[in-house]
Amino acid sequence: MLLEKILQSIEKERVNGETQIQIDSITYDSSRAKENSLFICIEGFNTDGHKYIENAISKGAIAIVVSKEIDIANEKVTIIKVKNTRKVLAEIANVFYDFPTKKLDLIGVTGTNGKTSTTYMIRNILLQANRKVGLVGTISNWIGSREIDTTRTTPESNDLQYLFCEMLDAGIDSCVMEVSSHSLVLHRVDGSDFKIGIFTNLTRDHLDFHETMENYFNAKKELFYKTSLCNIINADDCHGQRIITEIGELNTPIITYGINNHSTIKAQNIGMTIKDVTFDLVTPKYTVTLNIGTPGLFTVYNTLAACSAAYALDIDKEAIKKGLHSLRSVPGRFEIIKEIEDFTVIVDYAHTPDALENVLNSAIKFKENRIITVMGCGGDRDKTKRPIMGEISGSLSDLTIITSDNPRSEDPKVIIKEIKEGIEKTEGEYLIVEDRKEAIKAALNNAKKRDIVIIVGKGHEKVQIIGKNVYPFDDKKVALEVAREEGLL
Ligand SMILES: CC(=O)N[C@H]1[C@@H](OP(=O)(O)OP(=O)(O)OC[C@H]2O[C@@H](n3ccc(=O)[nH]c3=O)[C@H](O)[C@@H]2O)O[C@H](CO)[C@@H](O)[C@@H]1O[C@H](C)C(=O)N[C@@H](C)C(=O)N[C@H](CCC(=O)O)C(=O)O
Ligand SMILES: Nc1ncnc2c1ncn2[C@@H]1O[C@H](COP(=O)(O)OP(=O)(O)OP(=O)(O)O)[C@@H](O)[C@H]1O
Ligand SMILES: N[C@H](CCC[C@H](N)C(=O)O)C(=O)O
Ligand SMILES: [Mg+2]
Repeated sequence: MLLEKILQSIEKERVNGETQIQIDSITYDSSRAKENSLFICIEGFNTDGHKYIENAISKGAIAIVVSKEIDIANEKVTIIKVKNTRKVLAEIANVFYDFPTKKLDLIGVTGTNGKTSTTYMIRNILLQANRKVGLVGTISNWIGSREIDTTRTTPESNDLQYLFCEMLDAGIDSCVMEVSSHSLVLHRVDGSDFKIGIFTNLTRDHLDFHETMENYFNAKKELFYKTSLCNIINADDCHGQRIITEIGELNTPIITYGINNHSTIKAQNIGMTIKDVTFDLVTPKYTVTLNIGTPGLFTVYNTLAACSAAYALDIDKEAIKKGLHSLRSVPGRFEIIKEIEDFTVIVDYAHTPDALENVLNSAIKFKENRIITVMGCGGDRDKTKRPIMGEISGSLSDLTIITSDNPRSEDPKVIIKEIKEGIEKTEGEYLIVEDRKEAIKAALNNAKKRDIVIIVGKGHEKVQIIGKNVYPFDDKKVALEVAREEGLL
């Protein structure tokens, strides 16, 4: 594409150099620059993209987008100065990939907990309705049945628009994606044309990044200004109620869902076992009985969110029923390790206070003996949640084994100490076993018949990040390995 064409659609302060040049690729990472690339410099949290201009040029970049005054001797390179390079990256990506989301039914899901679970449900329902479906989220990205590894929940804007483009090439017509609060603040989804926006809930998380709950709330709210068909909001969540009021002035219709408060889509006659939930989905047009293979009241909410999207898209109720029934579980979300039979072992991704409370309360409903929880908290992430999660585990478990999650650059002992401060406010028994495999071993060795062991925090994750090292680690595999070593299988 001609640089001139790209520049027509962005807000710029100054352009120095030739604009009638052909751009073959765009990148924000100098190491990915190629012949005829456009390199966009981002001032990051760790380093500054402006430092890597020479590196990008040496790899073939012929145009650079900057937000700072820079001195480049190379006259063959065009310099474009803008105010906000992250914003401009998204604008350029949309133009370069020809606005792919205009050709997709795009559904965005935001909220602290339940995004991944809800997107998996929506994908299964859409597949039953014979749609060709893409998915973008925490576990991986999917183009139909092709799985693509990912490192973050919501990709950077140009990676995202490229992914949408690949989806269109593969014949995808509908895409469901998780929209993280980071992505909304950092302009990763700017220009994406959402048909539907979904709000699950808002509780404490990511205060390292947003600093206040008010900022976190406002970040999430942004999604609902980017939608065209409707916004779907949890009416039982107090922040959901606030969104309903604050986006009331928009022309986009609002569909609400809930169990307690008045809402468009409701759940009635809820029944639960440790393996599943069953309830009547009541909509203005039909009522249908659903069964979902993940327990807990939180699953009812995620299902209501998913069904509200299906309702808005006029999907047949039989497809809804079959789609949900065929999704037996989402990897690492209240996933029972069936091979271990002496007691129940569950792997779950609860890494926020609210998620932990929900998951432990769901387990307590089916408690016949003790609940043993293996938990830690991630390093270089919100520190304020650590004592709170400790207190929740101490109050709701009979035994907590405090261990490491992904300590990243932090000292695992310090993170554990912060969790311990919370647990010590309760009567809950606890052990400290820093090594996660040893902690899982301690839990399984402690467990007796009819106990429930819950290993939380890492869910589907396949690695553990300690310092700068990334080690293979999968809670489910490790639990099975330990069970084998300890003669439990
Ligand atoms: C806080 C945050 O979101 N940071 C993201 C941000 O990093 P950054 O701006 O600090 O980048 P940086 O490392 O300082 O580098 C600045 C620029 O220099 C460039 N660079 C750097 C080195 C080099 O040799 N050449 C070069 O060009 C980088 O490509 C970058 O453009 O932009 C980077 C490029 O897109 C992201 O990789 C990075 O995500 C980091 C890894 C991260 O951990 N993010 C997490 C917190 C995150 O985004 N989480 C959310 C929420 C999860 C959820 O709740 O589900 C998510 O959506 O995943
Ligand atoms: N609606 C919900 N309300 C509260 N907790 C939930 C809900 N749904 C799931 N959970 C809990 O939160 C954990 C994470 O769920 P899920 O992965 O669906 O959320 P997410 O919003 O995608 O999280 P992330 O921000 O890490 O991407 C689950 O393992 C479960 O413990
Ligand atoms: N999406 C979440 C994942 C946290 C998972 C937990 N295992 C951790 O490493 O803190 C985040 O980036 O905060
Ligand atoms: Mg997720």
